[in-house]
Amino acid sequence: MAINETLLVTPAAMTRIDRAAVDSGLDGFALMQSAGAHVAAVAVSQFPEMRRAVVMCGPGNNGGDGHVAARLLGQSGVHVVRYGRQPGPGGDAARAFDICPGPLHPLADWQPQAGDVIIDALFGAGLDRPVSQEIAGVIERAEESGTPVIAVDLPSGLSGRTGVPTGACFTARHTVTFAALKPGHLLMPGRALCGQTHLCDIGMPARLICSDDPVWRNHPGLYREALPAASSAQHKYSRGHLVVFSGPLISGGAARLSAMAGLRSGAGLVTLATPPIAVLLQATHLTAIMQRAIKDDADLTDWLNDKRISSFVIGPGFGDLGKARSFIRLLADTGCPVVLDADAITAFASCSEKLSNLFNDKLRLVLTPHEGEFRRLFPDLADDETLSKIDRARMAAKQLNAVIVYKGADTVIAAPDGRCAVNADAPPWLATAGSGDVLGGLIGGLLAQGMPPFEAACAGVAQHGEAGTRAGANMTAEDLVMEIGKPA
Ligand SMILES: NC(=O)C1=CN([C@@H]2O[C@H](COP(=O)(O)OP(=O)(O)OC[C@H]3O[C@@H](n4cnc5c(N)ncnc54)[C@H](O)[C@@H]3O)[C@@H](O)[C@H]2O)[C@@H](O)CC1
Ligand SMILES: Nc1ncnc2c1ncn2[C@@H]1O[C@H](COP(=O)(O)OP(=O)(O)O)[C@@H](O)[C@H]1O
Ligand SMILES: [K+]
Repeated sequence: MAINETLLVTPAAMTRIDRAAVDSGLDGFALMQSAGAHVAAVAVSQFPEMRRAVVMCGPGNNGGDGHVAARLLGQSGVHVVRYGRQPGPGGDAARAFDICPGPLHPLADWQPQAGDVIIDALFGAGLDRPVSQEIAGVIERAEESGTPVIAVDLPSGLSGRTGVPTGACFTARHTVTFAALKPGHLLMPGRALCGQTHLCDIGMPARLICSDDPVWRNHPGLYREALPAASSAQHKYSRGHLVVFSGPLISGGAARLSAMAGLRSGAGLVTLATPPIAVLLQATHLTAIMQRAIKDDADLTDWLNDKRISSFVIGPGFGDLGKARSFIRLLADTGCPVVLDADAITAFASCSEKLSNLFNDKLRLVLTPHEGEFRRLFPDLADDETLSKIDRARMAAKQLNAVIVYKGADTVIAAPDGRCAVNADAPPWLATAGSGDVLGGLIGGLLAQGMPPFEAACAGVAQHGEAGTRAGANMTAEDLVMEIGKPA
């Protein structure tokens, strides 16, 4: 018996898991009993002031969970009213319906009353189309009346695969789900629509909670073994040398943030490659970070003969898109890992194929686009509404032979071989100017220390979020960078 806290299971895979459980001799009805009991427990513990449990039941097993919860709440003295549709004969849901006393009213009859708490057991993993007008009307009434909603498995109307509603959708205060989270519990806006998600053990055996195409919640197990280890035999060059490219006079701050993040991530040395006109200005701001004046391709080519350089970050505040493209071509020839952020991503807007030709050897390219930058590079993927953010990141990763860090409140990290993680633990105040520059430098610093790209990206995104949590609300990117590398 178990839950899997790190695996994300699509609704289709969860249906297969449910079937495998029953095929292997488990009692599906017992699982449903346990699911319904968890829902009832959340209802009484979270809403002790509840006057009426309004249990809305759909025609499938999600509705079955609702009938179980209704029966148990009734037994514990809660006033229960049930609405919805009777399940078809024969299955577990029909059995749950049969043993639940009391009438089942048509859904449209519900009129909100003070003290109502809705238990939304209309659709869960089985949702495959927009909800009906009748249900949309009930959702609207719930919203207008401010009636709190506890969703069973998923708020009805939300796709568990994409995290995007298929039409009208409940906004839940709590969501009670079973065995493993679905992508829709973490991807936006799904995560917000779920409210607080409770992952409950209903007795599904651990061996069955698996997937042949796994997507993970970002967690240390994905990168812990690849983290750089401190050793007394090290010298600064063996800890890695990160190079960050600075923009012109007016926009040098972004590169400084990246450089500082790289240094604080543990890289032995960080050099800012600066246009000659900006060297003096940068020098007034830098102490531990070194500088090298780089005017053009010739300067860069000459410097790249230094084999002690380990990784590059280019893009934050870089400005000149043409120059970015020609520098990136030169960086590609070094065989070193490269992080492209901001202007270096925009430089390949609608010509991403030029990028894929440059880095088609081993995996050593990391891109860190936010929503807008992703769209600039991959307009077709961004516009395809059948795809989830996970699908988009994975397809982009394959196209470019790169690790894609598709940023946001639900950052998705994808590798070309299909490895994929969703980071949902970063605080919202990371949405501040310069925070992305810090992330780029942090990943670049981990790459300089020899971490493989997917692991470096997962670790960088996690450490970025942890640093943000330590820095606290209203932090600036300067505060954020100073939290990197501190103990958790
Ligand atoms: N089978 C099991 O072992 C367990 C299943 N559980 C519950 O079972 C749920 C999945 O059950 P089901 O596969 O029966 O699926 P649902 O109960 O989510 O949906 C039932 C059916 O509704 C129809 N439908 C989908 N979208 C619709 C729409 N917009 N309008 C009208 N009809 C629509 C579909 O044909 C679908 O098969 C989970 O979400 C979970 O709550 C839990 O009881 C735990 C154990
Ligand atoms: N609501 C949010 N919750 C958590 N993290 C967020 C949220 N919004 C943005 N972020 C994170 O903040 C960073 C912002 O990066 P970016 O958009 O490139 O900003 P900038 O260019 O100003 O540095 C990214 O790491 C992103 O994942
Ligand atoms: K539901």
